[in-house]
Amino acid sequence: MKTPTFFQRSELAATLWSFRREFAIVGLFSAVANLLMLTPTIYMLQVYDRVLVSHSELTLLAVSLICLFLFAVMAMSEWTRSRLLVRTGVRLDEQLGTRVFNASFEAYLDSSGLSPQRAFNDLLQVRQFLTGQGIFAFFDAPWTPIYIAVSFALHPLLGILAIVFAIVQVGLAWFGHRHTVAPSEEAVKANLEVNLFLQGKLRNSETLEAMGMVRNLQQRWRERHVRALARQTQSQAVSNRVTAWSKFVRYSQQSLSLGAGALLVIDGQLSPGAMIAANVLMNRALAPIDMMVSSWRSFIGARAAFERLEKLLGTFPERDPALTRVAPTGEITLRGVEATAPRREAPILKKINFAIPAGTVVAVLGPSGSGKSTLARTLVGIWPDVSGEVLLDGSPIEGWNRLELGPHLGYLPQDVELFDGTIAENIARFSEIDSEKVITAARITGLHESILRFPKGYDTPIGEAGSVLSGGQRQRIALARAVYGDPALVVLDEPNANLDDAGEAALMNAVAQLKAKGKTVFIVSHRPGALAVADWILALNNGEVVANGPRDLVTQFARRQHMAAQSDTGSGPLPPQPA
Ligand SMILES: Nc1ncnc2c1ncn2[C@@H]1O[C@H](COP(=O)(O)OP(=O)(O)OP(=O)(O)O)[C@@H](O)[C@H]1O
Repeated sequence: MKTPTFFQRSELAATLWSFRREFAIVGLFSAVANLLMLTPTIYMLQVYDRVLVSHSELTLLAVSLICLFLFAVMAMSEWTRSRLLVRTGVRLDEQLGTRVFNASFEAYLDSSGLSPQRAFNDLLQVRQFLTGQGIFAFFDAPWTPIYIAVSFALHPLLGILAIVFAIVQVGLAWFGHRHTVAPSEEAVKANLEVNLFLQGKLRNSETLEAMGMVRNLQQRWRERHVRALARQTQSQAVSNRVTAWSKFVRYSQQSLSLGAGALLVIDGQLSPGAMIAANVLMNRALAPIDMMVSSWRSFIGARAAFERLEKLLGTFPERDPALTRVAPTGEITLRGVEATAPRREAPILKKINFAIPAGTVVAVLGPSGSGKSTLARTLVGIWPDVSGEVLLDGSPIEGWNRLELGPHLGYLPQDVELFDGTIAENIARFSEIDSEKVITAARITGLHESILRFPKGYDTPIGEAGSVLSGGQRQRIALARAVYGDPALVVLDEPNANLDDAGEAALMNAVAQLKAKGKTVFIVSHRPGALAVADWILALNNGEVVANGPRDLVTQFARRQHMAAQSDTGSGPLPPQPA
């Protein structure tokens, strides 16, 4: 079967198309259920116009039994289609959940303005719509013309009346759509903004409390909250108005159709049975439209969510899982690398070139704001806007499958982030725990003994973001996580910021051990200790490389420069010295 154009437009649409069989079966059961909804009409016609006229109890019994049987089939069909849709929803979630997770994670890294928190809500909204009551309205809607045609068959006046009411209902739905779509979209956006604002601030609640900043932030929260509330109220008001009108139309239609039927009976153009049957039929004919009006909001929400998800998945396509490579050795080459950031004119890193053989320990030096952290993130391939080439063992780092590359990389960011779980889980990067590797990593970083002093040792839960640990402990666990499994390339961004002397010694020991194992280590640091273990020095200033070479050569050169400068200008601070 040829795929319709709509389903070719995106990965998400194509995934929905893959469920066509399920939806076709749902359509089939809907057809059966809808067809059988004519049962009460036909039953009434039989009772009023046949049984009551003939006074035949046997006929009554027969039609009643047939009617009951058909009702049972109808109920079964409805139940089956609901069940099928629930299962389809679960499968849809299974197919898309991981994709959405990965794409939203990449979106977050990329700071592309796509809100990753929203992605799961969007998926939920699409799933709930496709597998909930809303979708039934779409399956049942095509039956409206059939019911109207039957009304016509009973009497043209009844048919015309049904058409008039259907038009009024559709008009209401259209009005509702026109007037609710924009405010409800804005309300959702504004609500999300409030939630993000709160989440961000609650994370820093201690700072807020300590410095009495709560009241100031309260004011900002209020402004956002009031804006969100206004949008919500606006969209709710239109929606309530539409619902009220819709109710009015529905009740009017029920009574007027009976009244019109009665008029036709008085005129002798219709039997009393047909009058009652037509009334029931017309209610049935307009029910899907009624349902569409009431589920319009969720349809609009689901459609917007669908489009957002399409954009997210389109921007971050699935990476090729078949790209298996041999493990890297840790040789790093940068050619003409420039790193930029949105809303920033000058690049943060400017035309960086260097080549570091595997097994080298590189100390990255430079004043604050010179681009050291940006370089660290560029090296591990997570800086979003990079031009030029960052090559790991000669291959562009962005070409690697991240899942595959992950175990070969160790990264300790400046702001250490641990996750809710045990110490062992955090060190093992939440992969399957290899106790031996966990202990090795902990020993390298000098953590093993102190971990054993915790009541549950390696199984101690560290709390949300490592809240039960001290700053130094957090940093050392993050260091152990970075060296877990002996990765080929380890990038440590200010690893000694929170360490005492013992911690610093453990860190240098860890770097020395990695070096002994032939691993490449970049260590961004302000402290001279890093120079002691380094083979190579890379100094940055204002995003440019100002020194790049073997440690001893660079330090000698720096010392000579410093001495020359001193003889010109008097005393000044010493350059970093090897310990
Ligand atoms: N996401 C970003 N968007 C815009 N500019 C950024 C971003 N991240 C960093 N910068 C800018 O890039 C420059 C270099 O920052 P970077 O954090 O790399 O410096 P650093 O040398 O590591 O500083 P420090 O030693 O203080 O950590 C700074 O001027 C900073 O303002």
